[in-house]
Amino acid sequence: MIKKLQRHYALTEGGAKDLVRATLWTVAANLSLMVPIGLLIMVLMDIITALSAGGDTANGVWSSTALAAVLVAVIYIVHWIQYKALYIAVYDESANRRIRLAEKLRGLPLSFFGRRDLSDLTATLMSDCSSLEQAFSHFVPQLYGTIISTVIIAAGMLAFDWRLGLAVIWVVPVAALLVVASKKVQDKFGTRTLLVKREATDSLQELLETVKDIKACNQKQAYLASLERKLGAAESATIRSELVTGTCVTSAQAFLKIGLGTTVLVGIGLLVAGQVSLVVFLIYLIAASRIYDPVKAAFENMAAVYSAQIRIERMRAIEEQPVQTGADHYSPRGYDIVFDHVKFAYNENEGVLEDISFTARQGEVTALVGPSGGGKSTAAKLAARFWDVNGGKITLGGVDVSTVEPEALLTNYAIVFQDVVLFSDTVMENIRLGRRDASDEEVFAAARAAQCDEFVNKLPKGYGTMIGENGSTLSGGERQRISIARALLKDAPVILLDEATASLDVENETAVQAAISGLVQNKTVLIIAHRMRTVMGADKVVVLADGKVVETGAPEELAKSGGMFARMVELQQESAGWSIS
Ligand SMILES: Nc1ncnc2c1ncn2[C@@H]1O[C@H](COP(=O)(O)OP(=O)(O)OP(=O)(O)O)[C@@H](O)[C@H]1O
Repeated sequence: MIKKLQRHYALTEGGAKDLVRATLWTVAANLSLMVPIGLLIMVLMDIITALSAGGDTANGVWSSTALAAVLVAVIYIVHWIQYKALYIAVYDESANRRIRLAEKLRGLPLSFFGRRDLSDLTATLMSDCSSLEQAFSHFVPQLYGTIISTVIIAAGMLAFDWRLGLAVIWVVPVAALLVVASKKVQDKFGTRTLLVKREATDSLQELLETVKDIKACNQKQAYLASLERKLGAAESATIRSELVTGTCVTSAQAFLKIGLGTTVLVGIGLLVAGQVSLVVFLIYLIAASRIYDPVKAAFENMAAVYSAQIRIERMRAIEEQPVQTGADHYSPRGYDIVFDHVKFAYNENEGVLEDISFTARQGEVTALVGPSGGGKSTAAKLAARFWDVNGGKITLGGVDVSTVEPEALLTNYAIVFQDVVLFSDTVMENIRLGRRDASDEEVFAAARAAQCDEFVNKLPKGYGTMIGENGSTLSGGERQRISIARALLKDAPVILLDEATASLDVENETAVQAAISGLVQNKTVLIIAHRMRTVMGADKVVVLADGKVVETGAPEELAKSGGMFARMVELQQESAGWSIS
């Protein structure tokens, strides 16, 4: 059963056990609420016996009062334990669920993130987890607890007097069937609402991220109108979904009221026929007035559980994604990177790399050049196993990179991309990210080599300055230099530089390149650069165009060969003389 619950509700084993425990305590709590009825029966019986025997009806008042006090204490304790079982366990499980999902996301290939919207993933991780937190603290255990306790109470009522029992109970399964039958409709509207709401959230996030560009393109009005449409659609979908759920649930709840009527009718019939006593009839009436309340709440819980199920499906879809696996330890012989007939496509039928073969040797700088969209960045990222190739193989020191666990592989890579990612932390910690155990002195040395020192010292708190979300308070060139310092600090045997110095002015670029040159001794360096002065310093050039290697060789030779590289050099020299007239 634990395994089944785990699968059904995407729980950990501990979470499933806690759910069972919480459900059992909910049963105990519900049953404890019926105990006062038992006490009432006892007191009424005592009074009737005393009246018929002409005795003192006050006899037994003290013992009944003492019993009532004990029962109140028991009810309190049971409810207290139920509360603890529900909430503490649920919040533990919720934290586990978030960590599990985050761990899963860490192991997924980048292709997954290309297919999925990031704000959708954030929503799944945060708001879906919160919704499930609520579902498992309020709805799921209560629902199961109420079903079990209602069955127990119904069995007791049927056993005591099946005719009155039936008169009270028959409405419960019929009303429950109404809610169960409406599941499909509720699911349909619930899923639609979730998707439309996500669309509106995506647009809102996009607006926040691109507000500069929207303003620059004069698209503010158009964008706001589209956002308003999406928010309106989300509102309408929510209202429709609530209406559908509300109609189903309240119809079922209203149907339960008929049970009170049938209890009165059957009870009076049996009373007139002398087949039940007035006390028994009254007790069934009291029970009928109490038993429907938890059932009504259970119907609301059922609707909430259906809605939680939609979110669970989305989480399960993430958890079932195949992760990139491989060996945690590997022993490369040197650090040559070999592309051996590599084929790759981001999307089926849209080949980006077709049969690429070249070698980036250790101790050399290999430059990937070529027209925009030719596949240079893709090739560099494949070398670090950001994706897995579709054909051929890439080896590092003779080891097929697809057989190595990505994080283990990346310990040997220092990577600088053009689109630098910085964290909302101090400059110091952003650089130290390259090597967590680096001393302050080592961080300063890397920063100096990457030409960061001058601008960092002008910041209000120097290296202790917080740099805002993704370094928003720094210029593009400054962000890039921090990223280079990070790579210098990592001092890994393989260095990938994708337009790493593109945002630097000529003076800084020269200085940073000098620092990089000092670092690349005996390392495998793969650079992607459009500036020919950067490329001409490489040992080898690989020209990629339309996903194919069209030329390979030393830059000076290729520059003279009259091919694509020579043409690129020529064009850049011409463009250096251009001016806007
Ligand atoms: N994440 C992605 N998902 C789908 N297609 C992509 C993705 N990244 C790149 N592409 C496509 O793959 C092709 C190669 O892109 P890539 O970035 O490797 O080229 P590039 O040679 O580095 O270009 P540039 O010099 O402009 O940076 C392009 O057609 C691009 O649109």
